[in-house]
Amino acid sequence: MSLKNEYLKELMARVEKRNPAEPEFHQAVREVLESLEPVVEKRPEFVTSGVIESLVEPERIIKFRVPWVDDNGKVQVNRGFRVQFNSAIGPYKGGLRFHPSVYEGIIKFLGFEQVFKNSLTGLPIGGGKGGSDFDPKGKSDMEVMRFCQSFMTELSKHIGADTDVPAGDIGVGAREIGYLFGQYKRLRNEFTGVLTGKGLTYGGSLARKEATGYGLCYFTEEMLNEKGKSLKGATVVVSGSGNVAIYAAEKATELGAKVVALSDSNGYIYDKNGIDLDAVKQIKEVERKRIKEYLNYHKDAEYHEGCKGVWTIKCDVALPCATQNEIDEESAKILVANGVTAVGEGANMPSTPEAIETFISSKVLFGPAKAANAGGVATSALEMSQNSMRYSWTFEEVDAKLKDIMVNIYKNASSAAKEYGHADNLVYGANIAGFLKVAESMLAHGVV
Ligand SMILES: NC(=O)C1=CN([C@@H]2O[C@H](COP(=O)(O)OP(=O)(O)OC[C@H]3O[C@@H](n4cnc5c(N)ncnc54)[C@H](OP(=O)(O)O)[C@@H]3O)[C@@H](O)[C@H]2O)C=CC1
Ligand SMILES: O=C(O)CCC(=O)C(=O)O
Repeated sequence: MSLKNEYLKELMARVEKRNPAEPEFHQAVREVLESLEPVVEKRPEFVTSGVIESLVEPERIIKFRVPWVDDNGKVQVNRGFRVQFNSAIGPYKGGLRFHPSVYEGIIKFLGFEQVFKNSLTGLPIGGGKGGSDFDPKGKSDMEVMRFCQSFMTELSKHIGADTDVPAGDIGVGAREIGYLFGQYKRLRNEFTGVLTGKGLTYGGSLARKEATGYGLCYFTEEMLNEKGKSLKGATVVVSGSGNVAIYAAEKATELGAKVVALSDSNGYIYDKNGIDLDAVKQIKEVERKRIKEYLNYHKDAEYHEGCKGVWTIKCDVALPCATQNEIDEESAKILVANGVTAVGEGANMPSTPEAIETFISSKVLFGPAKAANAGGVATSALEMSQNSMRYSWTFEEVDAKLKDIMVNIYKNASSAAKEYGHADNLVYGANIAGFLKVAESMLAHGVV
């Protein structure tokens, strides 16, 4: 697909020129601008007011040096980022990613996606994202702690419970959030809900750990149910074996599906009997080892090197939960040829534009990331509410709210798609529904 509207086409060219060598950011912006074509026809004031032009420019980008000392006494220097993308509907909210591939373009694409996702949740949260090119893999707990303390020493100057509330993402889980929170509290001498995904003993919310994966399954189930289908009895392939993947696999199994595969960046496992999640949690959450260790628990399972091969496994439902652009056109075609009926994106932007086109033109039900994986950030917003109230809801209460939110996101995206002439295309629906709330707020605020 290419942009037809002259204004949007020119804006896209400007975004590419102003943000050179940031292909992931260009990809995320292009998809949203394409979805906005039917909106600007009906609502030209979003163009004349400069709202769309402002929306593609982050409000603020913070970039900083993160020096720390490794276990050998050697000084290491990483780079830290926080992109405060849009605060029209609430404080900046979004995760921190620690992965060697992180650079400004990755954080910008993630921050941009977060603006629309957070709007879709219906909760008052703006969009932001941050991270570092630090690789927690292979580092000792003490090295991770020293890195987190140095990272937070700078980040603490820019965040706050009513300003910007970071959380986890790739490479940032319970351990990292604990160290980051500890350092913030020490520097500022205040105990506030400045981060989410916190441990349950110090202000975390029940069900936040499970929320992205569970929410993905609630969304996918709703999308399937609308077409008379269900996860019950379905064969499911999940990529990744981190936070999102593990809890997506858990909820899909609870809903009656058989999850037969998981992966990591080295390779994938296939277990025709259904994945044993207790073994996976032990390997990944406790021992922090590679997914191939699964064979030590189940000798009859298979392990294959290379993560892309996971998409060659025949399945009814595919849940990509690892990273951006992990499903390309070739993998999408294989999934379609093998009879996939639904794809729910747990990771951020896991399908390339060509893969999305393949799914949509083949009438595969397609749940785009900013709608399908919004359960994590939605539950983070519920953690913020609980922190403000100095109160905690039960697991069941949070889970019920999460489910409601995911069903509503599906309904809103689906009805926006229909209203703007793209019925059943949830890419359009999610982008448009997410955009409208932010854009109306920006209009109301004037030129700021
Ligand atoms: N955590 C959350 O609440 C949310 C996360 N997301 C998105 O979900 C995805 C997964 O995040 P999360 O589960 O939290 O992260 P984790 O760090 O817990 O797990 C990431 C998983 O993806 C794999 N992976 C990461 N990078 C690559 C890569 N370049 N190629 C292949 N595999 C890779 C990892 O394998 P390995 O260990 O080998 O690196 C690991 O299995 C990300 O796209 C994230 O942005 C979206 C919404 C909320
Ligand atoms: O919980 C959060 O604030 C962030 C979740 C996140 O990073 C995401 O939705 O991609």
